[in-house]
Amino acid sequence: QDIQVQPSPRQVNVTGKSMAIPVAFRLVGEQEANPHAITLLKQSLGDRLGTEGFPLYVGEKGGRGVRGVKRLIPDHPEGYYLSITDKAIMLAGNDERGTYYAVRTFMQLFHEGHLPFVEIQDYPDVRFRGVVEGFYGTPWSHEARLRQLRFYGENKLNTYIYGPKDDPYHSSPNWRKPYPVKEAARLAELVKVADENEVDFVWAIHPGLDIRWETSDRDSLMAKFEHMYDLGVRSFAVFFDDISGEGAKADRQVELLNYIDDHFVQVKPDVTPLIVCPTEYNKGWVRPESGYLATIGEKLNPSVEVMWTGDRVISEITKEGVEWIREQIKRPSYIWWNFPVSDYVRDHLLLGEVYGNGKDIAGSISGFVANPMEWAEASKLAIYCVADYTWNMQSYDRFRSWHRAIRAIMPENVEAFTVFARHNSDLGENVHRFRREESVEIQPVAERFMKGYREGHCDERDFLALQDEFERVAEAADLLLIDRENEALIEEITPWLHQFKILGDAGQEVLAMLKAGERGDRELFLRKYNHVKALRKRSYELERQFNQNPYQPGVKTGTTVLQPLVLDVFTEATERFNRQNGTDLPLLADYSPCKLTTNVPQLESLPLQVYPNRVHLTPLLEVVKWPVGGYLQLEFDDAYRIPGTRLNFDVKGDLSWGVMEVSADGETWQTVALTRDTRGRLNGKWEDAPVKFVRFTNTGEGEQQVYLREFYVVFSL
Ligand SMILES: CC(=O)N[C@H]1CNC[C@@H](O)[C@@H](O)[C@@H]1O
Repeated sequence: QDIQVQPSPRQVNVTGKSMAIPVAFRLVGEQEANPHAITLLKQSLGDRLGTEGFPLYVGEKGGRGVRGVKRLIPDHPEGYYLSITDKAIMLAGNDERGTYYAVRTFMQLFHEGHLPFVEIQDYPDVRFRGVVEGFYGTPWSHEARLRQLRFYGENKLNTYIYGPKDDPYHSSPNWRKPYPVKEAARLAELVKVADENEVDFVWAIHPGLDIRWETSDRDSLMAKFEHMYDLGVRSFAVFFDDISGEGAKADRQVELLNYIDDHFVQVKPDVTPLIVCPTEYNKGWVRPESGYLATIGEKLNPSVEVMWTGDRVISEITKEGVEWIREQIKRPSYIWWNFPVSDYVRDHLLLGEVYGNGKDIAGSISGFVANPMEWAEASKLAIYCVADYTWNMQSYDRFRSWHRAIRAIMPENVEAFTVFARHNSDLGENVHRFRREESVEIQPVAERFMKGYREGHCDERDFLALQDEFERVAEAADLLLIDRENEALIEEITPWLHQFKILGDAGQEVLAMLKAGERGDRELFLRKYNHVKALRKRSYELERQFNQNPYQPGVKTGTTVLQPLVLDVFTEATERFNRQNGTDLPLLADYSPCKLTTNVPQLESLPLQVYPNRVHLTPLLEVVKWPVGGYLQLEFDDAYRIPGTRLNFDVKGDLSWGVMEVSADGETWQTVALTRDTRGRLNGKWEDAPVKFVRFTNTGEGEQQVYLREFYVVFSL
């Protein structure tokens, strides 16, 4: 029968039919085998496991229980050999974790009261596999982390890196301080549960924002690591990402890292290799003249793992890319994959397939950890697929894995969750220009239908397909809103489910509008028109009410295909109705009164948040390199007064290198006086003649490195 094991095993030989599950198993090897493997066996077999019954051998290579199959066990870290015959069951690990994984696989073979006769030889492609909780935003809760660690145990992920940017004891200002008692106890519990699930709990520190290259700070960091060691942590990381200034110096960083390696990691008997996230952590930021990577490659102890996000901050990982960085750092890179992280598109859920990474990169990387969304349960879709991909790249199938992930996470509502995830996977426009496929199946139907409708004919088959899809959207939202099998997940995505329901209803109603228009049924058309306007208003109200944050507030769903389709059909049908009836029904306002132009590379595709009287630039999480002459300009569709403007680059000292100006025609410019407030933000206003342009320029002598924390302009007629 079709053996379904997650992640997909390397070598599976079905050696016969199957047998009824024995009523009792005689366990052999309990004393020597990995105790977590034994615990797992006992949990799953319960009182069937004893000293009488069908022989079940378990243990590591060299153990008495698995002596006979020594040469069949793959000689790879975490490898295992599993066999089920009518004589005995063998679960043999190449090491302790391998035994644990053999048990994890064994538990997935029970099927309708039977066990298949099968022989499996298996081991992972990538040495370190898992998740780095490394995003900006609300850190995961303690309960969410506990659920994650158990999920990693089920999916053979062996690494969880604790590095939430907004934990003040991981980063500034308290990285030097020990955790308060309550937090310390929680971390100790996480370490314990990680251990039970054969997951390395890696504690990361992010000192670069304010580290001083003196022994006092070095000692503070060592003391903090000792504090974490006392809590049970045996794996450590130092993150130097998203910093500038003193903390970004390669030789200083290397000196500190080698000191930690020599005086902590190498002297403790049971600490795994140190991991570092460099400041130049993607190829787009590498400046050969800085020699940063060369310093890392030549001077950093070879046992230290070096993280890498790929050719850009958010990017697909390619063989060419990992071979390039391997040359620079003189070791395989440890991939920090920035997906499904959404801290730069916080109004979107990223529930789509995991794809785009090479299947031929295993030879040049030592690790692959995914940076997830702040929505822990929703992130499991991608994490499940990453587990499959990093365990066995060659057999990875993006679609099969994604479907299995949905079945694993929402077994009672597979169809509904599939519909929901299908239309919540793209990011929309974003500063990293990273996009994902969305609504793939219905997209060609929508495109063809809209083209036809604009040309004057309405294809009935496509119309019905679209109507059916919007019905499914509405149904899926309601089914998931009442789902009780995974309440933590439903709680996370509820705002998006409400938005999804509105989308489903609006889709059906704009199609009904179209039909009423075609039939000349004015009364029905107006009813549907008013209903869609009401749905639109409810959608805006949801946007203002849920998921409020200073970056991308609100709740977006179906933004790549379904929402534009609703808007297109509404606009076309209303314009037609207005022409036919001499009416002037307003359309749905979706224009923007303001557009951004800039020559600062990192700001080129920065989305704007436009409100009725304010336009915000989306804040950036990373350091922005602002060249001399670099400018950022807002052009409005009309002349406005500027009762207020604010910028915050989070830099010390004054901003003498920059100037804020306004203009009515884009030719002659006037300077706007800026005053610094108590929180270091610069405020200005322009109350003379209305203007169409506002710009900020680096008129100084050199490149500036700033954080674009806040930049907005209030405008009024
Ligand atoms: C190494 C890295 O990507 N660091 C940052 C900055 N880049 C991506 C962001 O979305 C963050 O989540 C992330 O923590």
